[in-house]
Amino acid sequence: MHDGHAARQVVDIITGSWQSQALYAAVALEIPDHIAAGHTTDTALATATGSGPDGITRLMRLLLAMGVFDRSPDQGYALTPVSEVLRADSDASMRDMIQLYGEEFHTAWGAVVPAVRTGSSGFEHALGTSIHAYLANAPGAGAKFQRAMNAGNVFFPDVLDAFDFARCATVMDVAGGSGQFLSMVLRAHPHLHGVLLDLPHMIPVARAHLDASVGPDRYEAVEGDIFASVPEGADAYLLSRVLQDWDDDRSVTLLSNIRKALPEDGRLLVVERVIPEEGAPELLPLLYDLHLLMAAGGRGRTLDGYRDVLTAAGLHLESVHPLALETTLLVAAAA
Ligand SMILES: C[S@@+](CC[C@H](N)C(=O)[O-])C[C@H]1O[C@@H](n2cnc3c(N)ncnc32)[C@H](O)[C@@H]1O
Repeated sequence: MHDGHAARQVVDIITGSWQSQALYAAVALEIPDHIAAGHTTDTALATATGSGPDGITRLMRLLLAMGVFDRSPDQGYALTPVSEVLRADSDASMRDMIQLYGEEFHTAWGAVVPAVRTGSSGFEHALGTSIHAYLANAPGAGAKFQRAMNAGNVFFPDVLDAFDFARCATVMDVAGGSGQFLSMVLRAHPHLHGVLLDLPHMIPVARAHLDASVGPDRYEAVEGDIFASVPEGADAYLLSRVLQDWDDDRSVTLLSNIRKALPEDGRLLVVERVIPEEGAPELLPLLYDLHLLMAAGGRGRTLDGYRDVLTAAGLHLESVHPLALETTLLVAAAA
């Protein structure tokens, strides 16, 4: 009996990745969009996706059971709340995240054993290039990656409740990616001016988003290397999902550059997942910690781990605020 439970647990763990790949197939074949457009039978979906009807029937049978789609005898397939957020035209579409996780990151996880053995990036083992070089050079990869990051952004609005931007005049988003975080802060606080700093290939992506969401007068987008220097001139610096990509030495270098730019009464807002105490119920920070090893060779940190790199850069961890999706806001000031 006991062994039966253990075997069942193992099978459930093994088949978990099949569920995510089935979801990936649905997105890659644009099934949510086809259903929304009225293709609600296996035959219609097979034609719309250019697939054989047998494969579609079997895929849809699983996805129905997983709650991704619904079906009624007279209307055929319908979307559920899960597949609604997989549509290309949904405001909160998660399809880019599923594509990246089902393609490049799935391949990277294939190198989990050498990555664990060597403590270096699974992506590099599997694809023969660092994720940073890949994003800078592969056509469309940087934008695809950032759209996937945007899909996981549900915790950004919580930052507005946790930190009072009213006392700030200029906010700089360091390695700000596509500018989603910065635009959310600027929209919530019309008195603020924004600066986004990132590598050259991300600047056009950020400009397109910021021009459309807040207009060109409210921000500057600056090309730069966070390991060389960070510009002065802001009283709040944002650093979201950046330390996760770098080891302690590189993290201290970039935090020291922010410290040099930070005014004495300024604040640094770090958004990351914090690895909980052993035995805590949260699994996401632990899953993402290993995923970061697969992706960039990066890492999650415990609260002490974040405190250590901040302290080494001349910063002081002032307060800690839980956000959605087991993410945390760390507010730091000059030590
Ligand atoms: C994981 S993304 C996070 C983006 C954004 N902060 C967010 O939370 O959505 C990491 C960002 O770091 C940027 N980056 C990596 N190396 C950099 C460097 N040396 N200088 C400036 N930006 C860099 C990447 O281009 C990317 O936009």
